[in-house]
Amino acid sequence: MQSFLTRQKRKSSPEPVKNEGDGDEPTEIKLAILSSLHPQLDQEVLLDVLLAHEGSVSEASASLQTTRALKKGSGGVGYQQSLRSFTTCHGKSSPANKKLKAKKGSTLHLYDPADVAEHTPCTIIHNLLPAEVANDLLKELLNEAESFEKITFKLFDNVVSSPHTSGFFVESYDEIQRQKTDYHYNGARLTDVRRITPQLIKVKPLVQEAVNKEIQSRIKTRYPGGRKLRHQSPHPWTPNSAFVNCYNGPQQSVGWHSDQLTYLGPRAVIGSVSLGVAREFRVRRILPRDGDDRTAEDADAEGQISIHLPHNSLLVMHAEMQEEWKHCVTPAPSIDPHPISGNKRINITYRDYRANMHPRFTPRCTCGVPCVLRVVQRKRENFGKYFWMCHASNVPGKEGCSFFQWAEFDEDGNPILKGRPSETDKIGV
Ligand SMILES: O=C(O)CCC(=O)C(=O)O
Ligand SMILES: [Fe+2]
Repeated sequence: MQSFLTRQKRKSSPEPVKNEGDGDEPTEIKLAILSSLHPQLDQEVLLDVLLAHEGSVSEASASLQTTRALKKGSGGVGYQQSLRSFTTCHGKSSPANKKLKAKKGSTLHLYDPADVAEHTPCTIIHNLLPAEVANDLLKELLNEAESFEKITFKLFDNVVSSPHTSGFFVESYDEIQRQKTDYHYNGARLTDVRRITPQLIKVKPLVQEAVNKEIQSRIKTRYPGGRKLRHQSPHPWTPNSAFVNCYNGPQQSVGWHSDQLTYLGPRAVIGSVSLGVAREFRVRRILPRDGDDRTAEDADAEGQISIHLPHNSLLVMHAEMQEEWKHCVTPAPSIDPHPISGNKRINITYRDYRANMHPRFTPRCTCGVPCVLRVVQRKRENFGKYFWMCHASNVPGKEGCSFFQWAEFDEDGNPILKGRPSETDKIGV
């Protein structure tokens, strides 16, 4: 593949080639042809355009000639025009556009908010805050991050630590105490819980307003019948806590995961603000398997989608995200340093901890620890069903128990809690 993609220097006055490469050739060959016609363009841009034109090299080439081409910058996170500008020949929201998606083993890079909304369970707002406000928030959190630590947890009998540092912020001293005594994360209590900072307080209503607007517009334009999803809260999203992550340099990252729903409830919405160095946020849809089928390589079966998160952007992870998709921040080959933060990226995820998901109401396992809420993602038979289970075994040196109980929620996501069951029925997870 690489040999096809290594570009020779050619004349940069591409001629449209009718029908060449429009047949069943592999994508690499089509890309190589397109690349030879448009040597000034990046492979990823060419792939986007090719996919947008359903693999037709001639159509892709013709559209590129009428579109201003953008060169890749310094090797950091790049900037690209909207995919919409490459698909104008199909009309507005054409069926062809719907087919545009990442292929197995490949990554579709999205920069334009309309593309992100169309192809992922997220929406993005660029330039969220007045520039000064964003810079002040960044400076304040860089200062906090000086004392952030990596989180350590147990993974398959190994103790590992997160490849970035983080801190957790709540709204009052009482809440700090409650977090330290009542709440559990990976089976253990948090030790570093902090009082929300002045700049985090200042920004919160702006994030809240923007997220609620995005939720309403998502429901109206994307959900069946223009109605909220089953188990999604009908109430306005009201953030009352914030996890802050610091990625110091291109190698710091966070692996593939879905966010924990234990205290947020089902169909949670999360508002994620990015500051400093721009990094790639990747998402992929979870493909459940049948029964015991272990052959399917589901991890990358639909390919990955990369959403580029510049300084001062808000990514809204909508209600369909945590149950059906996974996300990560990949290590970057290189980054563009930010004038204030240098190599660092700060990320804030504002979260709405729900009163009725407080650990005093939710099931405890036999170890006596409030359970973690999880959702079936791997097996098709119970896909999307919620369950409570013990997570004490995530703590280094602890064993945990086999507690398991299906979780029930009403239409609006309120937990329907029956007493504690005495036996486990661990099936179909
Ligand atoms: O840094 C980010 O953009 C995402 C962080 C994240 O996924 C998390 O904190 O759960
Ligand atoms: Fe996350």
